[in-house]
Amino acid sequence: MLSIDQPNLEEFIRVIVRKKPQIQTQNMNEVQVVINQRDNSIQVNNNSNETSEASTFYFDTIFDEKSTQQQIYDNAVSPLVNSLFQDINSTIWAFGQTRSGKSQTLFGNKCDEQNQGIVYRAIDQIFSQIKHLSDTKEEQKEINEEYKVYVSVYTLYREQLEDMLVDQRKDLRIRQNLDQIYIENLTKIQISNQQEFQDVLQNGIKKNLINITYRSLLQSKEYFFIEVSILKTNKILGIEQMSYLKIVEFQGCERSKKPLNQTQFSENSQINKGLTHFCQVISALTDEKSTHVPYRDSKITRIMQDALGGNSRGLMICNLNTQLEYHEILYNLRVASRVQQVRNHIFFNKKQSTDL
Ligand SMILES: Nc1ncnc2c1ncn2[C@@H]1O[C@H](COP(=O)(O)OP(=O)(O)OP(=O)(O)O)[C@@H](O)[C@H]1O
Repeated sequence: MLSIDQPNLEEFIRVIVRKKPQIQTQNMNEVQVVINQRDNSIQVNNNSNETSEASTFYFDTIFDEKSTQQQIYDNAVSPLVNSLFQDINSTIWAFGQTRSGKSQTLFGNKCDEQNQGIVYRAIDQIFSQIKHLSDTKEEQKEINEEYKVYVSVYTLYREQLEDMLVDQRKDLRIRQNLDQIYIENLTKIQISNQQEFQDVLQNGIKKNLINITYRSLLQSKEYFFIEVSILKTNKILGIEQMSYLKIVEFQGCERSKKPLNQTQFSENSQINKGLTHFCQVISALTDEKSTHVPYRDSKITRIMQDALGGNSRGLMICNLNTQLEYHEILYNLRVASRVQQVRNHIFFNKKQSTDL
Protein backbone atom coordinates (compact mmCIF):
# COMPACT_ATOMS: atom_id res chain seq x y z
CA MET A 1 0.00 0.00 0.00
CA LEU A 2 1.28 3.44 -0.95
CA SER A 3 0.51 6.09 1.59
CA ILE A 4 1.42 9.74 1.16
CA ASP A 5 1.42 11.93 4.25
CA GLN A 6 -0.65 15.06 3.84
CA PRO A 7 -0.84 18.18 5.98
CA ASN A 8 -3.47 18.43 8.72
CA LEU A 9 -6.14 21.12 8.71
CA GLU A 10 -7.94 22.01 11.89
CA GLU A 11 -11.42 23.50 11.70
CA PHE A 12 -14.49 23.95 13.85
CA ILE A 13 -17.76 22.23 13.05
CA ARG A 14 -19.84 24.78 11.18
CA VAL A 15 -23.32 25.37 12.55
CA ILE A 16 -25.99 27.22 10.62
CA VAL A 17 -29.49 27.93 11.87
CA ARG A 18 -32.59 27.95 9.67
CA LYS A 19 -35.89 29.30 10.96
CA LYS A 20 -39.00 27.72 9.51
CA PRO A 21 -41.78 29.99 8.29
CA GLN A 22 -44.71 30.32 10.65
CA ILE A 23 -47.73 28.25 9.73
CA GLN A 24 -51.13 29.67 10.64
CA THR A 25 -52.85 27.35 13.10
CA GLN A 26 -55.41 27.85 15.82
CA ASN A 27 -54.26 28.16 19.43
CA MET A 28 -50.62 28.17 18.47
CA ASN A 29 -48.34 30.67 20.12
CA GLU A 30 -45.13 31.63 18.47
CA VAL A 31 -42.07 32.25 20.57
CA GLN A 32 -40.55 35.55 19.55
CA VAL A 33 -37.15 35.12 17.94
CA VAL A 34 -35.10 38.07 16.71
CA ILE A 35 -32.50 37.37 14.05
CA ASN A 36 -29.80 39.94 13.46
CA GLN A 37 -27.93 39.07 10.31
CA ARG A 38 -25.33 41.80 10.83
CA ASP A 39 -23.73 40.06 13.79
CA ASN A 40 -25.28 36.62 13.16
CA SER A 41 -27.09 36.59 16.45
CA ILE A 42 -30.40 35.13 17.42
CA GLN A 43 -32.30 36.25 20.47
CA VAL A 44 -35.07 34.16 21.97
CA ASN A 45 -37.63 36.02 24.06
CA ASN A 46 -39.76 34.24 26.58
CA ASN A 47 -43.44 34.99 26.95
CA SER A 48 -42.94 37.66 29.54
CA ASN A 49 -40.74 39.47 27.01
CA GLU A 50 -37.75 39.32 29.33
CA THR A 51 -34.52 38.64 27.57
CA SER A 52 -31.61 37.32 29.53
CA GLU A 53 -28.05 37.14 28.31
CA ALA A 54 -28.29 33.35 28.06
CA SER A 55 -31.00 33.58 25.40
CA THR A 56 -28.82 35.31 22.81
CA PHE A 57 -26.73 33.02 20.62
CA TYR A 58 -24.19 33.64 17.86
CA PHE A 59 -23.73 31.34 14.87
CA ASP A 60 -21.76 31.19 11.67
CA THR A 61 -24.83 32.01 9.57
CA ILE A 62 -28.50 32.38 10.46
CA PHE A 63 -31.15 31.99 7.79
CA ASP A 64 -34.54 33.53 8.44
CA GLU A 65 -37.90 32.19 7.25
CA LYS A 66 -37.46 33.77 3.81
CA SER A 67 -34.34 31.75 3.01
CA THR A 68 -34.46 29.55 -0.07
CA GLN A 69 -33.16 26.02 -0.62
CA GLN A 70 -30.66 27.45 -3.12
CA GLN A 71 -29.26 29.92 -0.57
CA ILE A 72 -28.74 27.22 2.04
CA TYR A 73 -27.10 24.98 -0.54
CA ASP A 74 -24.77 27.60 -2.01
CA ASN A 75 -23.73 28.95 1.34
CA ALA A 76 -23.20 25.77 3.32
CA VAL A 77 -23.20 22.61 1.24
CA SER A 78 -21.60 23.42 -2.09
CA PRO A 79 -18.15 24.06 -0.50
CA LEU A 80 -18.31 20.63 1.16
CA VAL A 81 -19.11 18.90 -2.14
CA ASN A 82 -16.14 20.73 -3.68
CA SER A 83 -13.88 19.46 -0.95
CA LEU A 84 -14.85 15.85 -1.78
CA PHE A 85 -12.89 16.37 -4.98
CA GLN A 86 -9.91 17.48 -2.89
CA ASP A 87 -10.09 14.13 -1.07
CA ILE A 88 -11.71 15.48 2.09
CA ASN A 89 -14.70 13.80 3.77
CA SER A 90 -17.76 15.72 4.93
CA THR A 91 -20.69 15.02 7.22
CA ILE A 92 -23.87 17.09 7.28
CA TRP A 93 -26.62 16.61 9.81
CA ALA A 94 -30.03 18.16 10.12
CA PHE A 95 -31.00 18.72 13.72
CA GLY A 96 -34.10 20.23 15.32
CA GLN A 97 -37.43 19.60 16.93
CA THR A 98 -40.31 17.75 15.29
CA ARG A 99 -41.66 19.64 12.28
CA SER A 100 -38.84 22.15 12.36
CA GLY A 101 -38.00 21.67 8.67
CA LYS A 102 -35.29 18.98 8.69
CA SER A 103 -36.81 16.95 5.85
CA GLN A 104 -37.65 20.12 3.98
CA THR A 105 -34.00 21.22 4.11
CA LEU A 106 -32.58 17.81 3.23
CA PHE A 107 -35.15 16.59 0.70
CA GLY A 108 -37.76 19.28 0.00
CA ASN A 109 -39.67 18.42 -3.14
CA LYS A 110 -37.50 16.54 -5.64
CA CYS A 111 -39.87 17.31 -8.54
CA ASP A 112 -39.81 21.06 -8.02
CA GLU A 113 -36.44 22.52 -8.97
CA GLN A 114 -36.67 25.52 -6.64
CA ASN A 115 -37.81 23.44 -3.73
CA GLN A 116 -35.32 20.57 -4.05
CA GLY A 117 -33.40 19.91 -0.86
CA ILE A 118 -29.66 19.70 -0.39
CA VAL A 119 -29.48 15.92 -0.99
CA TYR A 120 -30.58 16.13 -4.65
CA ARG A 121 -28.57 19.30 -5.22
CA ALA A 122 -25.42 17.63 -3.90
CA ILE A 123 -25.88 14.71 -6.31
CA ASP A 124 -26.31 17.14 -9.23
CA GLN A 125 -23.18 19.02 -8.22
CA ILE A 126 -21.14 15.81 -7.92
CA PHE A 127 -22.04 14.67 -11.44
CA SER A 128 -21.59 18.07 -13.02
CA GLN A 129 -18.20 18.41 -11.35
CA ILE A 130 -17.13 14.98 -12.64
CA LYS A 131 -18.27 15.97 -16.14
CA HIS A 132 -16.42 19.27 -15.91
CA LEU A 133 -13.22 17.52 -14.78
CA SER A 134 -13.37 14.91 -17.52
CA ASP A 135 -14.20 17.55 -20.21
CA THR A 136 -11.22 19.65 -19.12
CA LYS A 137 -8.93 16.64 -19.08
CA GLU A 138 -10.18 15.56 -22.50
CA GLU A 139 -9.33 18.97 -23.94
CA GLN A 140 -5.84 18.60 -22.51
CA LYS A 141 -5.64 15.01 -23.81
CA GLU A 142 -4.76 13.58 -20.40
CA ILE A 143 -7.61 11.38 -19.26
CA ASN A 144 -5.78 9.66 -16.42
CA GLU A 145 -8.42 9.92 -13.73
CA GLU A 146 -11.68 8.07 -13.50
CA TYR A 147 -14.46 8.74 -10.98
CA LYS A 148 -17.04 6.30 -9.68
CA VAL A 149 -19.90 7.30 -7.39
CA TYR A 150 -21.54 4.93 -4.90
CA VAL A 151 -24.51 5.36 -2.60
CA SER A 152 -25.53 3.66 0.67
CA VAL A 153 -28.74 4.19 2.61
CA TYR A 154 -29.14 3.07 6.22
CA THR A 155 -31.11 3.79 9.36
CA LEU A 156 -30.63 3.60 13.09
CA TYR A 157 -33.56 2.73 15.30
CA ARG A 158 -33.30 1.66 18.92
CA GLU A 159 -29.58 1.01 18.45
CA GLN A 160 -30.34 -1.30 15.51
CA LEU A 161 -28.31 -0.25 12.45
CA GLU A 162 -29.96 -1.43 9.22
CA ASP A 163 -28.96 -1.41 5.58
CA MET A 164 -31.90 -0.14 3.52
CA LEU A 165 -30.57 -1.58 0.26
CA VAL A 166 -30.83 -5.29 1.09
CA ASP A 167 -33.80 -7.65 1.42
CA GLN A 168 -32.67 -9.26 4.65
CA ARG A 169 -32.03 -6.55 7.16
CA LYS A 170 -29.78 -7.28 10.10
CA ASP A 171 -27.91 -5.23 12.65
CA LEU A 172 -24.72 -3.93 11.06
CA ARG A 173 -21.41 -3.54 12.84
CA ILE A 174 -19.47 -0.31 13.05
CA ARG A 175 -15.73 -0.68 12.49
CA GLN A 176 -12.74 1.59 12.60
CA ASN A 177 -9.55 1.56 10.56
CA LEU A 178 -6.60 3.87 11.07
CA ASP A 179 -8.25 6.86 9.42
CA GLN A 180 -11.96 6.51 9.71
CA ILE A 181 -15.13 4.83 10.88
CA TYR A 182 -16.95 2.53 8.48
CA ILE A 183 -19.88 0.13 8.53
CA GLU A 184 -19.03 -3.46 7.79
CA ASN A 185 -20.84 -5.12 4.86
CA LEU A 186 -22.82 -1.99 4.03
CA THR A 187 -24.23 -2.10 0.49
CA LYS A 188 -22.80 0.49 -1.90
CA ILE A 189 -24.58 0.84 -5.21
CA GLN A 190 -22.83 2.51 -8.10
CA ILE A 191 -24.81 5.36 -9.67
CA SER A 192 -24.06 7.49 -12.71
CA ASN A 193 -26.73 10.19 -12.60
CA GLN A 194 -29.44 11.84 -10.51
CA GLN A 195 -32.17 9.48 -11.75
CA GLU A 196 -30.19 6.42 -10.69
CA PHE A 197 -29.67 7.98 -7.28
CA GLN A 198 -33.41 8.59 -6.86
CA ASP A 199 -34.16 5.04 -8.02
CA VAL A 200 -31.78 3.55 -5.45
CA LEU A 201 -33.36 5.63 -2.71
CA GLN A 202 -36.89 4.79 -3.71
CA ASN A 203 -36.31 1.09 -4.46
CA GLY A 204 -34.35 0.62 -1.26
CA ILE A 205 -37.20 1.98 0.73
CA LYS A 206 -39.83 -0.05 -1.15
CA LYS A 207 -37.79 -3.22 -0.79
CA ASN A 208 -37.81 -2.91 2.95
CA LEU A 209 -41.20 -1.59 3.78
CA ILE A 210 -44.13 -2.39 1.59
CA ASN A 211 -46.94 0.15 1.51
CA ILE A 212 -45.04 2.68 3.52
CA THR A 213 -44.38 6.13 2.20
CA TYR A 214 -40.98 7.71 2.17
CA ARG A 215 -42.17 10.35 4.64
CA SER A 216 -43.58 7.90 7.11
CA LEU A 217 -40.39 5.87 6.89
CA LEU A 218 -38.36 8.94 7.80
CA GLN A 219 -40.71 9.68 10.65
CA SER A 220 -40.43 6.16 12.04
CA LYS A 221 -36.65 6.17 12.32
CA GLU A 222 -34.47 7.91 14.81
CA TYR A 223 -31.70 8.54 12.32
CA PHE A 224 -31.65 8.24 8.54
CA PHE A 225 -28.35 8.21 6.65
CA ILE A 226 -27.37 8.68 3.03
CA GLU A 227 -23.71 8.15 2.28
CA VAL A 228 -22.28 9.08 -1.10
CA SER A 229 -18.72 7.92 -1.83
CA ILE A 230 -16.52 9.04 -4.67
CA LEU A 231 -13.75 6.73 -5.80
CA LYS A 232 -11.04 8.46 -7.84
CA THR A 233 -8.66 6.19 -9.75
CA ASN A 234 -5.50 7.40 -11.41
CA LYS A 235 -5.11 4.83 -14.18
CA ILE A 236 -1.51 5.69 -15.01
CA LEU A 237 -0.17 5.61 -11.46
CA GLY A 238 -2.53 2.82 -10.34
CA ILE A 239 -3.65 4.82 -7.30
CA GLU A 240 -7.11 5.30 -5.87
CA GLN A 241 -8.66 7.57 -3.27
CA MET A 242 -12.11 7.40 -1.70
CA SER A 243 -13.97 10.36 -0.15
CA TYR A 244 -17.43 10.41 1.36
CA LEU A 245 -20.31 12.76 1.99
CA LYS A 246 -22.50 11.54 4.83
CA ILE A 247 -25.92 13.14 5.25
CA VAL A 248 -27.83 12.43 8.45
CA GLU A 249 -31.37 13.28 9.46
CA PHE A 250 -31.89 13.29 13.21
CA GLN A 251 -35.36 12.46 14.46
CA GLY A 252 -37.12 15.46 16.00
CA CYS A 253 -37.16 15.33 19.76
CA GLU A 254 -39.26 17.20 22.24
CA ARG A 255 -38.80 17.21 25.95
CA SER A 256 -42.53 17.45 26.09
CA LYS A 257 -44.45 18.44 29.19
CA LYS A 258 -47.61 17.02 27.62
CA PRO A 259 -48.66 13.52 28.74
CA LEU A 260 -47.40 10.79 26.39
CA ASN A 261 -48.86 7.34 25.83
CA GLN A 262 -46.63 4.29 26.52
CA THR A 263 -45.31 4.00 22.93
CA GLN A 264 -44.68 7.73 22.60
CA PHE A 265 -42.96 7.73 25.98
CA SER A 266 -40.73 4.83 25.03
CA GLU A 267 -39.85 6.33 21.59
CA ASN A 268 -39.19 9.69 23.15
CA SER A 269 -36.91 8.29 25.84
CA GLN A 270 -34.99 6.32 23.21
CA ILE A 271 -34.49 9.45 21.10
CA ASN A 272 -33.62 11.43 24.20
CA LYS A 273 -31.07 8.74 25.09
CA GLY A 274 -29.33 9.09 21.70
CA LEU A 275 -29.42 12.84 22.03
CA THR A 276 -28.06 12.66 25.58
CA HIS A 277 -25.10 10.56 24.38
CA PHE A 278 -24.57 12.97 21.51
CA CYS A 279 -24.48 15.88 24.00
CA GLN A 280 -22.11 13.98 26.32
CA VAL A 281 -19.67 13.51 23.43
CA ILE A 282 -19.93 17.21 22.57
CA SER A 283 -19.33 18.14 26.23
CA ALA A 284 -16.28 15.90 26.45
CA LEU A 285 -14.87 17.35 23.23
CA THR A 286 -15.30 20.93 24.40
CA ASP A 287 -14.13 20.44 27.97
CA GLU A 288 -10.38 20.83 28.25
CA LYS A 289 -10.29 18.77 31.43
CA SER A 290 -12.03 15.79 29.85
CA THR A 291 -9.82 12.74 29.34
CA HIS A 292 -12.33 10.43 27.66
CA VAL A 293 -14.82 10.95 24.83
CA PRO A 294 -17.66 8.39 25.19
CA TYR A 295 -18.18 7.69 21.47
CA ARG A 296 -18.86 4.04 22.16
CA ASP A 297 -21.81 4.68 24.46
CA SER A 298 -24.19 4.89 21.50
CA LYS A 299 -24.20 4.04 17.81
CA ILE A 300 -25.07 7.53 16.62
CA THR A 301 -21.93 9.02 18.16
CA ARG A 302 -19.85 6.11 16.88
CA ILE A 303 -21.12 6.51 13.31
CA MET A 304 -20.55 10.24 13.51
CA GLN A 305 -17.17 9.99 15.23
CA ASP A 306 -15.26 11.23 12.16
CA ALA A 307 -17.31 14.43 12.20
CA LEU A 308 -17.12 14.91 15.98
CA GLY A 309 -13.48 15.67 16.54
CA GLY A 310 -12.20 13.40 13.74
CA ASN A 311 -11.23 13.42 10.08
CA SER A 312 -14.36 14.81 8.45
CA ARG A 313 -15.57 18.33 7.88
CA GLY A 314 -18.79 18.87 9.83
CA LEU A 315 -21.89 20.92 9.11
CA MET A 316 -24.85 20.98 11.48
CA ILE A 317 -28.04 22.54 10.19
CA CYS A 318 -30.11 23.52 13.19
CA ASN A 319 -33.72 23.84 12.06
CA LEU A 320 -35.91 25.98 14.25
CA ASN A 321 -39.64 25.78 14.74
CA THR A 322 -40.67 28.81 16.75
CA GLN A 323 -44.20 27.47 17.21
CA LEU A 324 -42.99 25.24 20.01
CA GLU A 325 -42.28 25.91 23.62
CA TYR A 326 -39.67 28.45 24.70
CA HIS A 327 -37.55 25.91 26.61
CA GLU A 328 -37.46 23.58 23.56
CA ILE A 329 -36.09 26.32 21.34
CA LEU A 330 -33.56 27.33 23.94
CA TYR A 331 -32.43 23.72 24.40
CA ASN A 332 -31.82 23.24 20.65
CA LEU A 333 -29.88 26.48 20.37
CA ARG A 334 -27.77 25.59 23.40
CA VAL A 335 -26.82 22.24 21.87
CA ALA A 336 -26.06 23.92 18.53
CA SER A 337 -24.00 26.57 20.21
CA ARG A 338 -21.88 23.98 22.00
CA VAL A 339 -21.39 21.91 18.83
CA GLN A 340 -19.73 24.82 17.06
CA GLN A 341 -16.92 24.74 19.63
CA VAL A 342 -15.83 21.26 18.45
CA ARG A 343 -12.71 21.12 16.33
CA ASN A 344 -12.11 18.51 13.64
CA HIS A 345 -8.68 17.47 12.41
CA ILE A 346 -8.94 17.08 8.69
CA PHE A 347 -6.38 15.38 6.51
CA PHE A 348 -6.63 14.35 2.90
CA ASN A 349 -7.71 10.75 2.41
CA LYS A 350 -4.88 8.29 1.88
CA LYS A 351 -3.92 7.13 -1.56
CA GLN A 352 -3.88 3.38 -2.04
CA SER A 353 -2.45 1.34 -4.84
CA THR A 354 -5.15 -0.34 -6.96
CA ASP A 355 -3.39 -3.70 -7.01
CA LEU A 356 -4.04 -4.49 -3.36
N1 LIG B 1 -38.49 26.49 4.77
C1 LIG B 1 -39.76 26.04 4.67
N2 LIG B 1 -40.64 26.64 3.85
C2 LIG B 1 -41.91 26.21 3.74
N3 LIG B 1 -42.42 25.17 4.43
C3 LIG B 1 -41.61 24.53 5.28
C4 LIG B 1 -40.22 24.93 5.44
N4 LIG B 1 -39.67 24.12 6.35
C5 LIG B 1 -40.63 23.24 6.70
N5 LIG B 1 -41.78 23.49 6.08
C6 LIG B 1 -43.05 22.72 6.23
O1 LIG B 1 -43.23 22.44 7.62
C7 LIG B 1 -43.67 21.10 7.81
C8 LIG B 1 -42.68 20.32 8.69
O2 LIG B 1 -41.44 20.27 8.01
P1 LIG B 1 -40.57 18.94 7.94
O3 LIG B 1 -41.41 17.75 7.69
O4 LIG B 1 -39.44 19.20 7.01
O5 LIG B 1 -40.05 18.90 9.45
P2 LIG B 1 -39.14 17.79 10.16
O6 LIG B 1 -38.25 18.53 11.08
O7 LIG B 1 -38.49 16.91 9.16
O8 LIG B 1 -40.24 16.99 10.96
P3 LIG B 1 -40.10 15.54 11.68
O9 LIG B 1 -39.19 15.73 12.86
O10 LIG B 1 -41.51 15.27 12.09
O11 LIG B 1 -39.57 14.56 10.68
C9 LIG B 1 -43.84 20.49 6.43
O12 LIG B 1 -45.18 20.64 6.05
C10 LIG B 1 -42.93 21.35 5.55
O13 LIG B 1 -43.39 21.41 4.22
